[in-house]
Amino acid sequence: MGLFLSTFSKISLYKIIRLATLIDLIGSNWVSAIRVAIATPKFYCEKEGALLLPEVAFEKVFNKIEDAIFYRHIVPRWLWKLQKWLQIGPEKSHSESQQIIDKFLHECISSRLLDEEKEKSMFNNNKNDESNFDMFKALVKENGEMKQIDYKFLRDTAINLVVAGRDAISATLSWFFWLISTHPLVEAKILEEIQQNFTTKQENWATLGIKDNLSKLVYLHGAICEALRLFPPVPFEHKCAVESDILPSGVCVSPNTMVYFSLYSMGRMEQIWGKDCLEFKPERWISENGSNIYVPSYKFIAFNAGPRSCLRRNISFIQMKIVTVALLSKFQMNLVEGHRVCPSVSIILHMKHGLKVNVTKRVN
Ligand code: HEM
Repeated sequence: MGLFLSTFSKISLYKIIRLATLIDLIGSNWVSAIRVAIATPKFYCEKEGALLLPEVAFEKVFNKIEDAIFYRHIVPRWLWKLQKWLQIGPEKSHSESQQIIDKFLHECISSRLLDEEKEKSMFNNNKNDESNFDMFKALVKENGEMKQIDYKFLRDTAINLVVAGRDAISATLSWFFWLISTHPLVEAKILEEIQQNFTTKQENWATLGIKDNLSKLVYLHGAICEALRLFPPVPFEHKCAVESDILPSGVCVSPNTMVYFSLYSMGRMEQIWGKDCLEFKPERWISENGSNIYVPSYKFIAFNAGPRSCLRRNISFIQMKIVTVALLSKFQMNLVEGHRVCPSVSIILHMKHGLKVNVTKRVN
């Protein structure tokens, strides 16, 4: 990643982060989920450059799907259903993109099923190697015998994980880096905290006892929460009432009513966050004794709340902290003058034009 950064001095930070999180994922255990979806061996075993290929190719395909899903939120249901039936407009490109992804996943899953069969016959069904366990194997185990595996179930699980995990972290980190670049005092405090807790120059994160050290980064945690509060990557959501219900506000909701709520607005409401709700203040998340304040998910809604909340909340924080420590401790990022930063209109709160920065090596 260092090479990548120093080779280009003016690049989109979004792209660095996408690459950084991806490379990081490849090295950690929870990549098993992603392996099911995007990683035949050639993707995760080869050197960094190879990782970019499926990413770039899929960027466009996923963007089309995102556009179509957003469109479904703003037009009446009958209209997009009709367009889907006629195969016109955004629904047409949605179906085409879906087919590309299906084909790709079909190849990945088939090759994994073959590998599993080979492994099974080699080890005569007796091998119980925990170190080699991944999401695919977990699903196989859950479903019993390999032959009973439902391809559609594997495909849908894979696509669910890819879509859920693909952009949230990189979008959050883009806003985060923009916020700290425009708040130099916050950046200085984060750097100080990193320097106090990561004295080693060692670069192998796996051997650093990273989790313990990361949990000491209280101020960084607060800053990331602030970025998520002000720029939640999932900016709005909807729920549908199964039965009639009454909202806490007293509003009656009848069955099948779609209720939209804006996570973006909730993060900026004075009645929830106080008078300084529009300010970027990591201190908000730190108690008097210096630890992080617990804020209930129904208030800090970026990961949603209740039974359908994000399954990867904790690991996402770890990832975002690792990327921040890796980037900030080595590189100084200055915003490119005149570059316009604004959100895109989408189901994910991307930066419309990305975040352009000048990257220079940090002199300690
Ligand atoms: C900053 C990072 C992230 C944020 C803010 C975030 C936010 C959310 C939100 C708001 C939901 C609820 C969506 C809905 O109800 O429609 C959700 C669900 C989910 N997220 Fe995340 N997410 C993040 C990262 C990830 C990552 C890295 C993964 C891993 C692949 C992931 C996996 C999931 C899954 C599987 C669900 C569906 C849970 C369910 O429906 O029961 N998320 N996330």
